[in-house]
Amino acid sequence: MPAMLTDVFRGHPIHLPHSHQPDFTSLRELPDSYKWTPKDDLLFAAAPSPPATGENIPLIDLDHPDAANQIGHACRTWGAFQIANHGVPLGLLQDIEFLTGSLFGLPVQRKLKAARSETGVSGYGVARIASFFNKKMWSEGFTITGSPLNDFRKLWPQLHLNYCDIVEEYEEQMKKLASKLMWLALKSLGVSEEDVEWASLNSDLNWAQAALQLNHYPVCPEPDRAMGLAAHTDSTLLTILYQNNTAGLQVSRDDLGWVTVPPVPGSLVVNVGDLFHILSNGLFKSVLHRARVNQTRARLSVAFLWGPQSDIKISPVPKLVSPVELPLYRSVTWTEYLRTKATHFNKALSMIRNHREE
Ligand SMILES: C=C1C[C@]23C[C@H]1CC[C@H]2[C@@]12CCC[C@@](C)(C(=O)O1)[C@H]2[C@@H]3C(=O)O
Ligand SMILES: O=C(O)CCC(=O)C(=O)O
Ligand SMILES: [Fe+2]
Repeated sequence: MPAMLTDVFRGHPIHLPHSHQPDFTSLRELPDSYKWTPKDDLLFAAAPSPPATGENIPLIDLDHPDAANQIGHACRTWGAFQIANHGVPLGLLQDIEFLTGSLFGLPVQRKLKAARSETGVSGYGVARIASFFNKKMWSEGFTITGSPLNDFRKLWPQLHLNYCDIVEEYEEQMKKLASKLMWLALKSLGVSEEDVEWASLNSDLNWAQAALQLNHYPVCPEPDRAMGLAAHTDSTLLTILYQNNTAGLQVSRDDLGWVTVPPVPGSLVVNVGDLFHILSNGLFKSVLHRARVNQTRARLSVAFLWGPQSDIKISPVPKLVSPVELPLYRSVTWTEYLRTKATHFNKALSMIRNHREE
C-alpha cells in the first residue's frame, strides 16, 4: 500500500489554535493579531494592484483548436490561466458552492466537531501555512482527503450523504479535467506519453490523488490591513480553483506585481504547482498567489489540489533537460515534497534544486 496523503503530516504535527478561531461575523473592528504589515510578509506590499497595464491571466476556451499552445504559453509566462468550456456541468459548480457556503455557515461549535487534528490533513481549521506567519489570516478552511463521510456526518447529521455525493462527483470531474489539462500543456512542449509513462492517459488515472480545500473569506472590517490567505505556491502538479462571484485571488508576476484575477462566472482558474514546475524542468512557473478580502461580500473558493500517488518519483522530463547540463531538480515523491514544504515552506523548491558545479 503506497503512503497516502492522509498520512503525510503524521511526523509533522502543527499546533494551530483552531478552537480560538473568532466568530468572524461578530467582529466590528480588526483585532491587532489580524493586522498585517510588510514586516509580517515580505510580499505583503510588493505591488501596485491593480497594475497599470491591465494585463491579466488569459481566459482559454478549451474547445479552441489552439488551446494546447495557449495553455503552454500561459504556463510559461504566468503559471496560471482561466478556462471556459471545460465540460464541468454548471449545476455541479453551483452544488459545490452551495455545500461550501452551507458548511461555513454552520455554528462554530459544530464546525469544531470536525476540526483537523494536529497530525492530520482532513478537517476544519486555518490553512496549514498559517504556522509560518506571526499574524492570523482572515479565513477558515476545510480540507478533504479520502472520504469525507466521517467529518460530514458530524457536520450534517441528516444530509451528509447528499453532500458526500456532491464531493465525489466533483472530484471525479476534476480528476478528468486535470489530466486533460496536464497533457495539453505537456504536448505543447513536445512531450508525449512515452516520455512520462507513469502519467499515461490509458492508465485510468489511478496514478493520481488529490485534496479538496474549501475556503471561506468572511466580510472584513478593514480589508486593506488583513490577509485572507498569505502568498504561497501550491505543492501540486496542477490546482483547479473555483471561486464564487467575488474577487480576491491575486497572482504575482515579477514584472507586474500582484494582479487580481477577475471572477468569470462558470469558468475555473488553473494554477501550475511546484511539482509541474519540477516535471517541466523549470519551464512552467509555479505561480505565487494569495487571497485578499473585502468589506462587503463574503468570498468562497474550492481548490482541487492534484498530484501523483505518493510513491511516484517526480523528476524533470529527460527530453526537456539539455544533454550537457544537470536536470534543474532532483527527483522527489509528492509525500517527500509536502514534508519539505511543511518544514521549509517557500524555500522547499530551492532545497531540491541541483546546483551546477562551477
Ligand atoms: C495536498 C496538500 C496541499 C496543501 C497541503 C496538503 C493539504 C492542504 C493543501 C493546502 C490548501 C491551502 C493552501 C496550502 C498552501 C495549505 O496550507 O494547505 C495548500 C498545501 C500546499 O499546496 O502545499
Ligand atoms: O481562495 C483563493 O482564491 C485561493 C485559494 C488557494 O490558493 C488554495 O486553497 O490553495
Ligand atoms: Fe493555493
